[in-house]
Amino acid sequence: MGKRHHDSTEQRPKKKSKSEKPAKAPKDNENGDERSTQKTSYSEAPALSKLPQSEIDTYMNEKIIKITDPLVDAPKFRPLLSFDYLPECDTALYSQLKAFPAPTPIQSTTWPLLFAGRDVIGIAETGSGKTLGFGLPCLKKLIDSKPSKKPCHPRAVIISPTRELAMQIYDQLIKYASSEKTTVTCIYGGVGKDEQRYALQKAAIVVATPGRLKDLQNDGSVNLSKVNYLVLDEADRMLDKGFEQDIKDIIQPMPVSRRQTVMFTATWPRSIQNLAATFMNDPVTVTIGGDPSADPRANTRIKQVVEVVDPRDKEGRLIQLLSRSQKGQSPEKVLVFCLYKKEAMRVENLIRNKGFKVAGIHGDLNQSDRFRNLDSFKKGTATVLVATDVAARGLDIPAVMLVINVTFPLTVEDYVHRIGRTGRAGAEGHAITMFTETDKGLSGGLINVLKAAKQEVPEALLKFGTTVKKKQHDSYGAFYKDIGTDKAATKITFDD
Ligand SMILES: Nc1ncnc2c1ncn2[C@@H]1O[C@H](COP(=O)(O)OP(=O)(O)OP(=O)(O)O)[C@@H](O)[C@H]1O
Repeated sequence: MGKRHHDSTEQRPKKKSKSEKPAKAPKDNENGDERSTQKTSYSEAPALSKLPQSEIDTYMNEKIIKITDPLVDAPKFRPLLSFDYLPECDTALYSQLKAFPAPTPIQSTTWPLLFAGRDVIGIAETGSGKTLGFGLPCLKKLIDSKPSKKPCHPRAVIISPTRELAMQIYDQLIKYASSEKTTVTCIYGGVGKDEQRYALQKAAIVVATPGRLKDLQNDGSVNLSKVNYLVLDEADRMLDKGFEQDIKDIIQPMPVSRRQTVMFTATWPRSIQNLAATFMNDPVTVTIGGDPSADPRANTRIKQVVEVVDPRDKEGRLIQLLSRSQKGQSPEKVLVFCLYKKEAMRVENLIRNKGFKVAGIHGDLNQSDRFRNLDSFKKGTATVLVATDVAARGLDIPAVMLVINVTFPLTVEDYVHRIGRTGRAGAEGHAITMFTETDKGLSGGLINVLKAAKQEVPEALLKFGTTVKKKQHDSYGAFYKDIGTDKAATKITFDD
């Protein structure tokens, strides 16, 4: 797979001119583009430089931070241990940060690199502030550069695998984007195009799902040739087979020499690492919490319980768990994951018939229902949300106390993302997973995730075997592929 991906390297021109080659030691502004200027634009705050090295070392060790830079042996920049060490910025960009005590480790370590214009792969647990990790440098870069005078020529593109996640990223960014240079718009499928076309005329930053962005690019509503900051959020998913070609098509007009490419995720399977490298220019890899090429890592503040069950007992057990969590004046927010759309509908009806306040989200709903149902769960009008893997990644829903997996996902990576909807931003969380004999091919991977997070491994799960299959499933990751039927997982649709 790696070789094939290497061969199919995207946007690099057939004949590389000198300035277009990925430079080992980038020269200052040699081809007059934004990227070169940005490379040298970060200088460390004097107060940060004065800190004793021991303080930096302690931080790096405690947070288990690993930085791999192909251009230098030792990390070049100190992590921003406090917001006070952020580089100067002449707008109110940083004012919203007051809500937080300090940068999270993924923010503190990737920000200097991103301010300096480097390509970065950032890998950190679910709920650890990755959105602001790539978002703040994006905004700063635009504030520091000349605005684009041409209409429909955005400067930054952030690509996300689902519409809800795109919207969430947009919502976060607009809180910080007070400058005219940082107008943001959100582009996704399932809704009309006209408003999106209009917004694209002035947008400096486009947050988008791939399908709709490609559509609007193809019909000339947006021209991406001026984009110099590209983010693939949930990068392993964006580089998965289902999206790979769309991404290649979208970024075709943005030469790798001119754009800064940023990939963030909580899981970084080996299978896509070579492919990722072909999209980037000497990327620095920053990992928080352990080796990225090992098994996927769950957030360690989530208590994970795996129950090996007979498939026929699942629904009874689900209702039992919900009865416990939904009793009293303030029922807990519970996210229930199913694998199939039909299964999700059935389970939602079952829960509703038992009298619980439930909403659903899956690919068969129209977009306004998807947004409305998610919103009612966020607000607590519905305290149970039944979802397919369309809600597995990225969604930051306040106070989800419990995740219940009624059917195990197609990959262990998806499992890590699903349970990551709880225990966010330093909170504790709880996940209960029903595992059946049908899922036994994934027992080895799951056992490793449990062990790495120091969770109990039930005997019944161990009996299914500890071998980790190299390739877990053909359709790696079900989350953007909303699966149609429980019999044959063949009808696959994509968020656009
Ligand atoms: N420095 C910070 N300190 C505390 N909380 C923060 C900080 N930065 C961001 N947050 C909050 O942490 C929560 C999780 O952030 P975010 O959604 O960016 O996580 P993530 O790492 O992208 O998660 P996922 O892997 O699930 O996509 C958000 O509510 C966000 O506002």
